Amino acid sequence: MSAAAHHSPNPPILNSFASKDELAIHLAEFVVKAQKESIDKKGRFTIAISGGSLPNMLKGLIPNPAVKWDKWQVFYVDERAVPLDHPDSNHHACTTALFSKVPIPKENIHPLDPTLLDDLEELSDSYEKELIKEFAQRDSARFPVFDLILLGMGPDGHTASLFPGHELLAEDDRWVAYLQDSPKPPPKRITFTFPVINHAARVAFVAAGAEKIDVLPDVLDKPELGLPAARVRPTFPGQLYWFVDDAASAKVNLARTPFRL
Ligand SMILES: O=C(O)[C@H](O)[C@@H](O)[C@H](O)[C@H](O)COP(=O)(O)O
Repeated sequence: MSAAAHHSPNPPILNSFASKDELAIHLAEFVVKAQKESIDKKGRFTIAISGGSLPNMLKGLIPNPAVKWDKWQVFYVDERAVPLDHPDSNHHACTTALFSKVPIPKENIHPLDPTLLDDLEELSDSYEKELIKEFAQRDSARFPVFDLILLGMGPDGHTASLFPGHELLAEDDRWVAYLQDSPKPPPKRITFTFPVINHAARVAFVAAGAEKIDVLPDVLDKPELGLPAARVRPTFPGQLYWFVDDAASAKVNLARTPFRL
């Protein structure tokens, strides 16, 4: 196998569902399968979750006897620099939508350190240290390998808190970075960088609703636009998945995108 081929990522696996409810059912099945494989192999399941509409798309995990919550280690792909009980907090959204309804040990969930909200450099450094604790020492693990990273995608093609044209798109050393000018409010956030996202074993986008109808074909079929979501290309053998609904995929040429599940 040529070197180029060796590093070429697998083609994305895309499934489009008739409704958000049907998408949520299949997404839960996918998460349960990923956690089983990870736990069977390593005795734990490392997952990173995005904010926005994603937390409510995980309702298929409530209740779900197949989920071994005590084996989960949960991080946030990005987080707003607000208190943990603030309505803008992704931790607050995930706790309300999911973690308050399932038996996951509190110590298995890794929110940002709310005592550092006034110093974004410290805040992102401290979150990176949380990752280093979970994924061995930085010198041995160049980048953490999450078992699963769940991403959303904005109508502008952003993902995590990585926005079109932003300098953070070029960050290739730090695991966690910060920004103060997020075009999507609130402005102050921390976020995983592309190396972390692209080293995951599995990355799954969840994109639903008509507001994604124009950006989805651009992200799937026009990599030359360089949209942030199109820069998510997991390093081999990582696999990229798309869970979309028919409203979002109406303009996608599904015959072109090789997909299976
Ligand atoms: O903290 C955030 O704002 C999210 O992580 C963000 O990246 C989200 O995933 C996209 O904006 C899509 O949001 P929707 O799924 O709500 O459209």
